Amino acid sequence: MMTIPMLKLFLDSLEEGVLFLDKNRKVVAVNRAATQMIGHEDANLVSLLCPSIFKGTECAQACEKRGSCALTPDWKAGDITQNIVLPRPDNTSVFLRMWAILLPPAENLPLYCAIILRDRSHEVELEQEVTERLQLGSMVGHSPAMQKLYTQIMRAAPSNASVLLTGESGTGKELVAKALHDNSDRCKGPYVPVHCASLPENLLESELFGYAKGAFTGATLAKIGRFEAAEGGTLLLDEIGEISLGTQVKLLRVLQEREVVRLGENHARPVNVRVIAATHRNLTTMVERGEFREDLYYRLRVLPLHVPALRDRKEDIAMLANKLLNDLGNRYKRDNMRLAHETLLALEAYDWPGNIRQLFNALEYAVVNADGPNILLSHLPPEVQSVPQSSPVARSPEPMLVRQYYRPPQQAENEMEVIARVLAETGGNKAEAARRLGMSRTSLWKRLKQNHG
Ligand SMILES: Nc1ncnc2c1ncn2[C@@H]1O[C@H](COP(=O)(O)OP(=O)(O)OP(=O)(O)O)[C@@H](O)[C@H]1O
Repeated sequence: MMTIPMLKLFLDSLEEGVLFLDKNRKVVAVNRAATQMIGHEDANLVSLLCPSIFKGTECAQACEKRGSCALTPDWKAGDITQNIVLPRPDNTSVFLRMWAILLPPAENLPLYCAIILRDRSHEVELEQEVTERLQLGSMVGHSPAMQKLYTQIMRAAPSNASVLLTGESGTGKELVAKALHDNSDRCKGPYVPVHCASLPENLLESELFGYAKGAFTGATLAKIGRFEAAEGGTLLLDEIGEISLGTQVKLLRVLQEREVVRLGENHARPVNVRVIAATHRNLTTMVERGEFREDLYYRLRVLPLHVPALRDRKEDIAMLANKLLNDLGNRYKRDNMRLAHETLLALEAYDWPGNIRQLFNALEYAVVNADGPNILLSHLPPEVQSVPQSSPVARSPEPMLVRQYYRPPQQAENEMEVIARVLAETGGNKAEAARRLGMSRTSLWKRLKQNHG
């Protein structure tokens, strides 16, 4: 027969946390692992109500609704496990898996059930690593810089706060804006992009805010502006650095008041629009020079996002070039277009001041110049060809097959064949295989998982 101190010793030696509850869901006893996971001293946990310990989590909410422990197995439903994220008193949080065991009634003991907790933070970390993204929306890229950007986009998307997108011309700011919209609650609403640089001041204002019939010569009909057109959705103000100081004042008013006044009218209309502004210019310098209003700058850059230049993420060039080549192949009705090895080296060695737009143009130039499906070095524009081709991107023994791994689905098995061969060469050492293949361990892991279920 086990004594109480023996039992306590045993429970404290477990990796799983255990909370013993009475019928009223009050904590009667806890073990050491549970107090560590929850982040309280055990003395503070005993006699607390279980839902108050897990306050705010899905489990506590279900428990409040049901009026009894939502984890206690129901003979109809079987065992119930719940994954929760528990905020701790020290402002950290922990990922827990919880389930309960009903305890048989015991004389003189007010026990009803035991809640078991397993810390799955490490598991979640691994899951997150494995879900390294190769693309988000229409954006492709697997570099650390793009991983960081994807995370920032996914964090910023659900918010209604204004976003200021900065980055050189051609880096993909418009694609980022679209990804923000598509991953927000506003995704069913309209996405309205406005190119502020392409319109003169008065036209831009009538375009943004709309106008009443007869507001100016030629305004034969009333017209709603882009703010109103984006109601319930997202408005992208592209090239925001190009708008005049006069328009800046009007824009600031709309953002502050959340209402627009159409030109030629004097009553305001409320608007519910999320604003994303984008620019390749340095707005801080423009503010210092008095060319951009500081108040508007701060109103726009509540969530600043920087899109990295292509030369700072050269690991993405192979993947991007293959994606763009595939698009061009569709456009020009040319099948199986592929880059020769030295063509890829030249693309990776070049600095791309015009970023992805320039890469696309260079590939289009090459597609037009090439007779067959192979894009040779000589098909590239002269400025790209003339750079010495010592690519700064990690080399691999199978450069063409694996490093071109953005492939149409029907060709995907080639990649797995190469992976299998390199894995055999390394005696199954995944870290070494990933290094030789020029991909991260998580990318390799992800592919193996996808292909072997
Ligand atoms: N990560 C990416 N993956 C695939 N295509 C991309 C990516 N980034 C940009 N592109 C393509 O490159 C081109 C330029 O992108 P975009 O127009 O979004 O750049 P931008 O930063 O808004 O440029 P600008 O400041 O000149 O307006 C587009 O054709 C876009 O589809």
